[in-house]
Order: sequence, then structure tokens, then C-alpha cells
Amino acid sequence: MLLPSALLVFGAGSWGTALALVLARQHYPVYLWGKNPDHVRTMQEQRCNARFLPNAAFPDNLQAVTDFATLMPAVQDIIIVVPSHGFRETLQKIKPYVTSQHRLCWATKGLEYQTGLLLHEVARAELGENIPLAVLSGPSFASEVAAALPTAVTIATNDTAYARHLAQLFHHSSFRAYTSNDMVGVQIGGAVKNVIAIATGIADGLKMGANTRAALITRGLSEIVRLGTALGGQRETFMGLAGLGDLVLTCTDNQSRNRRFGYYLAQGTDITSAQAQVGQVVEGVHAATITHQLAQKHAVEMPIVEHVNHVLTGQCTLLEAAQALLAREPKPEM
Ligand SMILES: NC(=O)C1=CN([C@@H]2O[C@H](COP(=O)(O)OP(=O)(O)OC[C@H]3O[C@@H](n4cnc5c(N)ncnc54)[C@H](OP(=O)(O)O)[C@@H]3O)[C@@H](O)[C@H]2O)C=CC1
Ligand SMILES: O=C(CO)COP(=O)(O)O
Repeated sequence: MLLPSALLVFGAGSWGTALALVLARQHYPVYLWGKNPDHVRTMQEQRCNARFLPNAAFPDNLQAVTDFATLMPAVQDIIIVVPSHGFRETLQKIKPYVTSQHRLCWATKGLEYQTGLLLHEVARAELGENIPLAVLSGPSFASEVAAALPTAVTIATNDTAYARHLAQLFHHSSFRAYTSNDMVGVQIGGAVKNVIAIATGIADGLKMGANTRAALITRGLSEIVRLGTALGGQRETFMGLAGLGDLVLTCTDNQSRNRRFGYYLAQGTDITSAQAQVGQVVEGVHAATITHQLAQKHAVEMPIVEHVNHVLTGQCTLLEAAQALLAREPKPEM
């Protein structure tokens, strides 16, 4: 069993804060790093993250910080929870301080926009082969986790000892982590469900009904399985928490920013204003483009993702996308 020391969480948005709270409730010393000094100062003064999770008070062992360099020697576990567009930048910040004592887990959901790389590939490229890596993903709205409502997630890593350690670290009376060795499957599930959630948000905004929503979720899952297995993910992973679980959550509940973003588009709001209206990260916008490109590269059919991408890049209207999906040639379901 690896012994936990202080824990350092990078990313003081809603999800980084919620995970820091889970760990702090386990009585570990937890540092929550935020990139915005004013925001960090406010968290220090108010002893909560009023901007994202106003109702969750920080326990004494949770400290918001802007300086991480001096903490790194006292830390073994690093948890990155910044949006995917800041993932490599965060790794580059910490890289000069990372040693063989550290291990890295992330809860970011997405792919690298510029390269289409999965985040474990980005982490390997930046930090080399010697650091244990893991990804945490699954159906988990930050506000429910902060409110200590029961939640289950998957932690995927190739390092069995690290898997056990992380599952134990996050294990709480209202938070349960299952382990997996399928880093590719877990990451593809978490990234692509955001694109399908945009599609269901659009369909619900256009009042297409419950049948359409169920069809999008189910056919969306087929697309995720096709791409995920083509990239080396395991089929069973997509039937688990980080696949079907997160897909259903995000496609059906208005707490999802991706779903709300799609809904706003269906109200006639333009893309920039819809993102502003959500007011937080909407990972599915970038993920639509990268996933579409990955699908083309690997010759995988992903019509829902393709049409969401067409809508977001101005190649067709919402109604044209819906008509094009319905006009596809009949084919076997499986
Ligand atoms: N919220 C949720 O329920 C869940 C979110 N996730 C995933 O967690 C990740 C983070 O999302 P979430 O916390 O919700 O996002 P939020 O929109 O709540 O917050 C984003 C935070 O990231 C900060 N940020 C932006 N760019 C950078 C950067 N380059 N480096 C460091 N920090 C940066 C922002 O700071 P500032 O505003 O000052 O720029 C802000 O504090 C996403 O990949 C998301 O998909 C996963 C599961 C659940
Ligand atoms: O990933 C999430 C819950 O598991 C959060 O989804 P949204 O980013 O769509 O809000």
C-alpha cells in the first residue's frame, strides 16, 4: 500500500473543488491550486469556492493556494482537474518540480484540441515513462459530489498498486471509485459523451421528444464503442460508469453544461453566446471537432458526432443536421 501524504489538486473550478472536498473529508491535507490569484484569495478569505460551489464550506485541512512549487516536495499525489485546453500547459508548469516520488491522476474530460491526443499521451510526452498515471471519470456532477450525494466513478490506470491506492484515497461514505486498466476506453467515454450531450440538448430544445433523446443516447453509445474499440479501448468499459453511466447522466440532466449549451443553440442562440450563457467550460465543443477528425482518421462511422461538428463549424443548420441523420440509409442496428 502506497502511503498518502499531502495531496495537490490543480484546477479550482467546480470539479477540482469538489474532488478536493472529497479528499479533505477523508482528513488528508489537501492543497487546491487555482491559476487566478484573486479567485484564490477570495477562497482563502471565504473558506469556500463561492464562484462555483457556494454551499460547500472548506474543512480546515483544505487550503487554496497559488504557489505549488514549494509544496511539491511534500506531495506524492498530484490530481489535475483543469479544462482540457489547459492540460498540457499545467503539465509544463509542474514538470520542473516532478520527481520519481510523484504520481499523477487527472479528472479532466477531453482530448487535446491541437493534436487529437488522449491526455495520457500528452502526460507521457511531457513527463516521461517513470510517473504512474491514472484517469478518474464517470457520472459525477460537481455540485452533487460537493453536497456528498452518493456517486460512483471509475479510476483507470495500468499500475495496479496505484489503482488500489487511488480507489482507497477517494473512498468515502458517499463516493466510490471502481478500478479499471482501460485508460483509453475511460478517456474516450468521458470525452465523447459531451458531444452526444450537445446533440440531446439540441434535440430537446427543438422539442423532438423522448424517443429522439433515447435514440441519440443509444446510437451515440454505438459511436463511442466503435471509436473507442478502434483506438484500443475495451468494449465492456463503455457499458460501465465512464461510458454508459456518464452518457446517460449528461444527456438527460440539465446540470450538464454540454446539454444546456445544445439547448441554447436550439433556442436560436449563437455559439459564442450559448457558451457565455453556460458560463463554464463546455468541453464538447472542441471534442466534436477532434472526435470527428479521429473518426475520419480511423475510418469509423460517427454520424451524430459528425453532424454536431457540422453545426458547430457552421456547415449546416440544426434542422439540416436532424434531417440528414434521419435520411441515412436503413442498416442493421449492430
Ligand atoms: N463540473 C463537473 O461536474 C465535472 C467536470 N469534469 C471535467 O473537469 C474539467 C474541469 O471542469 P470544471 O471544473 O467543471 O470547469 P469550470 O468551468 O467549473 O472551471 C474551470 C476552471 O479552470 C480554470 N482554468 C481555465 N483555464 C485554465 C488553465 N489553462 N490552467 C488552469 N486552470 C484553468 C478556470 O479559471 P478561470 O475561470 O479563472 O479562468 C476555472 O477555475 C473539465 O474537463 C470537465 O469536463 C468532469 C466531471 C464533472
Ligand atoms: O462530466 C460531467 C458529469 O459527469 C459534467 O458534464 P458537463 O461538463 O456537461 O456539465
